[in-house]
Amino acid sequence: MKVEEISLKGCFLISPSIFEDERGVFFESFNLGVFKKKTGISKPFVQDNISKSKKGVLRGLHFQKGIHAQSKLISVLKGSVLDVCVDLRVESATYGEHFSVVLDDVNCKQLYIPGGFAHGFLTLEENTLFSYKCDNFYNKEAESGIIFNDDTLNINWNFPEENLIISDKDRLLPTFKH
Ligand SMILES: Cc1cn([C@H]2C[C@H](O)[C@@H](COP(=O)(O)OP(=O)(O)O[C@H]3O[C@H](C)C(=O)[C@H](O)[C@H]3O)O2)c(=O)[nH]c1=O
Repeated sequence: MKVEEISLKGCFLISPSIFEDERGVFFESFNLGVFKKKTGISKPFVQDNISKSKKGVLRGLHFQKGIHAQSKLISVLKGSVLDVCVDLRVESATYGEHFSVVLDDVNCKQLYIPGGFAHGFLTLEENTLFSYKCDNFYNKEAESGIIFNDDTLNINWNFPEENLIISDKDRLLPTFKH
């Protein structure tokens, strides 16, 4: 397993060791000992989420506020997504900056995002199965977000906006406030 910290401090791109043979592939999708050793993160995950989406679905940008902030370990079980995280840690040197990466069921890469980030993804294939571990429980009252096409964040989703499938809730998310 290769673990590399990306430009946004505290975020890690994880490339599992994939074992391929005539039957298909095998890889360890999570190993607490390796994860702790390679990231230095020891806070346990407490909730697993799965969403299944059509192609062109954009979920996000979401985050939970304050003590309910969630760190997430993100995987794509089937299909492909453009995954995006935005640094909202006001003390961070990369405050307001974002990172995007394609995660899919071929590269099997995973993205770890610490609390203090907004997160969203765009599905690039039909019936994409998205799975992520969270280190804090869902708290509806603490939910917040930023509109996906915020001018300041200037995220290139590289997908025709008119073809996006977005929830009414996400279409009403506020802009990024410095
Ligand atoms: C997130 C969540 C949602 N729900 C319920 C609330 C709604 O009735 C329903 C759908 O929720 P929502 O539309 O917020 O689902 P997503 O748009 O996939 O939200 C997620 O997608 C972005 C990309 C994320 O990173 C967040 O973890 C999360 O906000 O599931 C729960 O019961 N538990 C949960 O943990």
